Amino acid sequence: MASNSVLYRCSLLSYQYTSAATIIVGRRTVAISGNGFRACKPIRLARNCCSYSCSYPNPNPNDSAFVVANDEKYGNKQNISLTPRLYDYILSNVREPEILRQLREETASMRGSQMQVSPDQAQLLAMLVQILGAKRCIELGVYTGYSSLAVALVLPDSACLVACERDAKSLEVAKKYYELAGVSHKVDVKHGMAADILKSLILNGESCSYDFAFVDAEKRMNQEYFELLLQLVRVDGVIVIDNVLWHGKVADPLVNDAKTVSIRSFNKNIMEDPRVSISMVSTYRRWHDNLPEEMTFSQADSDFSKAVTD
Ligand SMILES: C[S@@+](CC[C@H](N)C(=O)[O-])C[C@H]1O[C@@H](n2cnc3c(N)ncnc32)[C@H](O)[C@@H]1O
Repeated sequence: MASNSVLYRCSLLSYQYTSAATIIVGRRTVAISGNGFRACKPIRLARNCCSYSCSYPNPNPNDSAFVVANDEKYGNKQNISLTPRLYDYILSNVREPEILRQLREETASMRGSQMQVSPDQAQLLAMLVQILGAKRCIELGVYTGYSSLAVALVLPDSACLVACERDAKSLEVAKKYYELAGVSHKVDVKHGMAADILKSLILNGESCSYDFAFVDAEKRMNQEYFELLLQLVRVDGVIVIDNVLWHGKVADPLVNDAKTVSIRSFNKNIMEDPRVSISMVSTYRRWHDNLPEEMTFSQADSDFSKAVTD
């Protein structure tokens, strides 16, 4: 929505607590999303030697949602965890187009498949694009094309999505699915480094001409992507940034690796940035069926973070 999101990866409705994305609105509208706190976070954190845990450990992480916050600090609202069963329920309420299902299944056997946004996240991205009436969109970090195809499918025929990806091999899969879905004419595939492509769009006189952007590439470049996108996206447009919670690490003061520090710093900058309105939204990325049995929800997510450390 990762990660990480208008409310892009969100079922704002169903997940309000569980994962995170931020929507920023102001002169421009920017949405930041990301993967958030997971149902089994205590297990992952234990394995990763992190410091915090939920206040109400779940006796059966696979089945029962548990209360993670329920006091005055949270307005006496009862926030519950997301469990695999609950997440399956959410997924069973996603209208995933058949072509996206096929792409998801083909990608599942590929290296890095866990990087793909989940069906509910893609549905949210598509809905944001529709609400916005977007005609010109940008995606940074295409991989095999799941999120970009979800967006392209809802764009009108005259619209355009600039899809930026540095990895030629995964782009081949994306292009194949744009063809199969009959949306190739709407997707302008750019093979290269995302920041360079954005700079070339600006030099090409395309400032303020985009309605929507989804950022899902190199996390440490988010600040630079954001500044470039502020030039390219029109006032009242939307920018969605994935993985702003970085699998919960941003909230842990004991986690200070370069990527976490960078994302934490970016989130702080956005929070203080008067140019935009914001909303951070929690979402979840699906684990993969081929993970070892002992791996949990959040361990799968932890692996995702490694996979995108590129
Ligand atoms: C998280 S994946 C994108 C997933 C995709 N949005 C989807 O839903 O399937 C991140 C992608 O960004 C690409 N990437 C990373 N750094 C990049 C850069 N500097 N420029 C362009 N692409 C980059 C990676 O090759 C990878 O395919």
